[in-house]
Amino acid sequence: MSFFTSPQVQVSSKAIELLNGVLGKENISTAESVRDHHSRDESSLQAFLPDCVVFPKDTLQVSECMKICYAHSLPVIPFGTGTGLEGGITAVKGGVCMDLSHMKQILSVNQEDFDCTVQPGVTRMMLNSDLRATGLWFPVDPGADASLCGMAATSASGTNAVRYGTMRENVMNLEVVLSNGDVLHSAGGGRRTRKTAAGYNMTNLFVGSEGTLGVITQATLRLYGIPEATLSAVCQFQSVQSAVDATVATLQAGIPIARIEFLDDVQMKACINYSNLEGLQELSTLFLEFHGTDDSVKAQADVVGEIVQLNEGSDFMYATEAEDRNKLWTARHSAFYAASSLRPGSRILTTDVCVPISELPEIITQTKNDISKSSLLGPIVGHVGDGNFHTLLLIDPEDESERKIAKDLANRMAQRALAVGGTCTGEHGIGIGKRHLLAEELGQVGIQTMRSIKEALDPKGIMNPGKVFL
Ligand SMILES: Cc1cc2c(cc1C)N(C[C@H](O)[C@H](O)[C@H](O)COP(=O)(O)OP(=O)(O)OC[C@H]1O[C@@H](n3cnc4c(N)ncnc43)[C@H](O)[C@@H]1O)c1[nH]c(=O)[nH]c(=O)c1N2
Ligand SMILES: CC(C)C(=O)C(=O)O
Ligand SMILES: [Mn+2]
Repeated sequence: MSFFTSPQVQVSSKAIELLNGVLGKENISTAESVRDHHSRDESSLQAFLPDCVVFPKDTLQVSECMKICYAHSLPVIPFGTGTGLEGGITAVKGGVCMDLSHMKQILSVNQEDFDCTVQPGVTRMMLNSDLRATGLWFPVDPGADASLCGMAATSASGTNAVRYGTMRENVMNLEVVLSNGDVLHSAGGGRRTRKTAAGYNMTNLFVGSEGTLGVITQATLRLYGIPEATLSAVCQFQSVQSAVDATVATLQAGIPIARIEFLDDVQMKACINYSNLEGLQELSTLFLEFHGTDDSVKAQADVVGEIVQLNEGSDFMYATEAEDRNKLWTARHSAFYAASSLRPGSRILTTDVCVPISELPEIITQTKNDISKSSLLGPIVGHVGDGNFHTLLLIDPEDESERKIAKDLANRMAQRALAVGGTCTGEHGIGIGKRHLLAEELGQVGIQTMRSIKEALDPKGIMNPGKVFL
């Protein structure tokens, strides 16, 4: 992997001195190792070094830093935990990487109202471990232990979204420091209602904004009761089509399934070896989970079991004990790393299309055929309950021809999704690699409207430049 230093902007010693004044010398770094750590996310995309990394400790410091960067026209790249998959934190124009990990307070938990407010350094696992004693949890689950504000910034979802929604449905209010240092509360200061009709939905403007409109310094989130009973199960199929047909039939039957995840035969091969899954074969597979009372989870599982039988699937293998459930879901969450282990030394180009669920069987089958005609290995894994799936295209990062084959596959997949009313990204965002697809997906008026919003909120174009827009 090659590295680039700032191609356009250099942070002057004067600006560094001013940032030092706000943060103290120990909370700003120009060290190569620190800049290197902040130059790339978990994707296979090119790394770009920021000129310096700052570690503010509160909203006031974020605001003071933004005022300096605004005055000096310096790019600012907000950084959560760096688990993104679309190059969102790479400093393509150099500038200041703002690492928010020192702001890690859970500011409030309102048990009676089922909500909480967190700072940007709080990760989803930190929150859920803190909440355990209250009987509440935050269900949005991208697998990686991402920061909750980073998850808001990318509009993340994951395995539980089919039942509990994505970040879009679960963020109630955001505190955002704008490019000029002003502090905005997207739903008004202190507001935490389940619904509002008060003007424009500014909260959802920032959900999915990928650091291009401001720095999220607080998020107020919806919480849920930990279900009384949880039942997980696995079943296997002889074809992709029958596994996905069973998924669509389950959703159409209105079962309130909590998780329904598809893994194709190639992904299963990877997971069986990587996570030691015994008793499972290299076949199209569904991992399922039901939430409710003891009786209701059994009733749901019975109905889905019948649907699976009708689609020629295997009997359910149940995971009832917490230890077995953890093993199953850890294997699912490790799918990305399991895939990579199929080809040591490879990196992954990840795709993320999402389509109306009735279109899912056709597009997954077409995609699988397309991959098998190429020279690449590309396991498929997906949140099929949302119509969302990923191909994990394994490439040699030094081989440009392989990268091109993978990009072409990804583009064809996106074109197929767009043609049937789908999107190029269900959950990972646009970052740098999908900007051309965004323009196509939204059309000219759509992209121009987005640009107008960007220009109004970030007139100097300093917020995470080079992302989202071409
Ligand atoms: C193994 C594995 C598996 C998955 C995933 C990753 C990995 C490594 N992901 C992707 C990833 O976890 C997800 O994009 C997170 O929401 C990113 O959160 P970070 O805190 O790491 O943001 P990160 O630091 O990576 O930043 C991502 C983007 O958000 C911006 N940003 C971060 N914090 C911000 C803040 N406070 N204010 C403003 N902008 C900010 C950044 O500038 C950047 O553009 C995922 N995702 C998903 O939705 N579903 C999934 O199933 C998975 N699965
Ligand atoms: C493939 C990874 C990145 C993912 O989103 C998932 O496991 O769902
Ligand atoms: Mn995913």
